Amino acid sequence: EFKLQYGAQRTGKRTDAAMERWRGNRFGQFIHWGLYAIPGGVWNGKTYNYAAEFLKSSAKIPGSTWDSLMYQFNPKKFSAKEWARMAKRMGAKYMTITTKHHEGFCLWPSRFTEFNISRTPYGKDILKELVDAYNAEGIDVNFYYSVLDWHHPDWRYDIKSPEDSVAFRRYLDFAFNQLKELATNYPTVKAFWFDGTWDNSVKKNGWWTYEVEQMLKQVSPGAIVNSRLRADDRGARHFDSNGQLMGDYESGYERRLPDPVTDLKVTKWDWEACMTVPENQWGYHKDWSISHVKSPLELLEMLVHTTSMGGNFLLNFGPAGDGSIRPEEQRIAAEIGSWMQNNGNVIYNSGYAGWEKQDWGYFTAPSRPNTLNMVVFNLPVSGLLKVKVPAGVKISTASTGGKKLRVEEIAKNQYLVHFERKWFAMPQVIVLETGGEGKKGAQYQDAKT
Ligand SMILES: COc1ccc([C@H]2[C@H](O)[C@H](O)[C@H](C)N2C)cc1
Repeated sequence: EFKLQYGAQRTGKRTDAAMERWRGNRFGQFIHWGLYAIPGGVWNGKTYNYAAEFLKSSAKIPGSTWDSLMYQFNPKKFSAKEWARMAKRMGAKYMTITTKHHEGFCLWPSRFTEFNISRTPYGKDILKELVDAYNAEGIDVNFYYSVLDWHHPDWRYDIKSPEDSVAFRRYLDFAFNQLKELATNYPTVKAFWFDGTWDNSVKKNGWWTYEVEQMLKQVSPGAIVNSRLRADDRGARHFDSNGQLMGDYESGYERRLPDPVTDLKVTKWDWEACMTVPENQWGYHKDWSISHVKSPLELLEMLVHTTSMGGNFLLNFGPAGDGSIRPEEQRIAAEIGSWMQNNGNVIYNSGYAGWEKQDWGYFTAPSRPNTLNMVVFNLPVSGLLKVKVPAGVKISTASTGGKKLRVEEIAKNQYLVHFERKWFAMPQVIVLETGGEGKKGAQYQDAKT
C-alpha cells in the first residue's frame, strides 16, 4: 500500500442523485467539432488517412498556418436546435462536446486565450448555443476538455529543465482558469470528460489533476469527472498506485469494449466506452472510404453490450466545417432511434444482470426487481434460447411484445425459451419474470466423468 495524497478519493460507486442520473442515462452523443473539421483530413489536395483531428501533425502543418483556420470558421449550416432534435430522436440522454481539443481552439469566448470562437467570422458562443438547445430537449450536456494543447506556448510534453517547470506551471494555471470558467459560465454542465493527459508533464503533476477535480466539484456541486483526468503522486493514471479507480467513472474504453465473459471486473465500477463510426475518425474526415464504417446495427449492438456490463456508451459524431451532419451519421441516428423509441427501457436505468452470457445476445437488468431483459441479436436456427440462471433462481414467465413464450426447464438452473424460427431485421426483446417454483419433482443427473 502506498501512502498517497493525490490518489483515489473514494472506493466504490458514487451513489448520489447526480451520479445515478448519469448512470441511468446510459447512451450519450459525443461531438468532435473544431478547426480540424474545415480541412476534413485533406491538405493541399492530399488525403491523410490518419484521424482528421490530427491533420495538423499528420500533414506537418506549421502552427501559424493551422491557427489561421480560425478566420475561416463560419458554419453556415450550423443549427444547434437541429443537432439537439436529431440526438433526441436517436435516444441520446446526454451529449459530450469538445470545448477545446488538442489544437487548443476554444468553442467558447474564453477570457484566457484569444484563440476562441469570438474571433471567428461566426463570432457567437457555440458552446452556449449547444448547451441551451440540448438542455431544452431534456438532454444533459458534458464538456470534453483536452489538457494537451498544441497552441499554447507554455504546454510541455515533459519537464526536462527548470524553464519547463516554470512554463508548464503557467500552462496548468491557464487550464485551471479555463475549467473554472467553463464550470462557472455554463452551470447546467453535468460532467467533464478530460483527454490529452498521457504525457509525462501531466503524470509528473498528479497534484494538479486532484486540485482540478476538487475545484470542479466545489464550483459545480455533483459534477462528475472521468478517470482519464487523474494521475496520482507517482504518475499512475486512471487507477492509482494502490489499484483504486480515480475520478467518478473509468474511461479507458476508447474504440473497444470489455469482453462480456473475461472482463467482468468492470461491473464493479461505473465506466463509459466512447466509439467512432469509422475505425478511427473523431473529427470530420471528407473521405470515409479509407476504413470500415460501422453500420447502425453494429453500433446498436455495442450500446446493448455496454449496458449489459453496467457501462455508458458514448457514440461519436463529427460535424463538417459548415455545421452539417453527414448522411451516414443521420442514418445512424434515425435507425438506432427507431429501435430506442420502443425499447429504450432495456437501456435507460438498466445494467448488469449478473447472469452468464449466452450466444444469442445480452441480458440487461432494469431497475424493476424480479425482471430481466433478453436482447436477441443472434437467433439460433433452433429458435431455442438457452438461459442459465444463478443457483436457486426460477424463471416464471417470458414474453415478447406482450405475447407469452414457452419457457422450458431442461436441467438444474437451465431453461430454454422457445422463440420463433424466422428472420428479424432488428434485435428482439424478451422480458423474463423470475420467482415462483421450479419443475415439480425434477432430479437432474449430473454428468458422469
Ligand atoms: C494517439 O492516439 C490517440 C490520441 C488521442 C485520441 C483522442 C481523439 O482525438 C479523440 O478525442 C479521443 C477521445 N481521444 C482519445 C485518440 C487516439
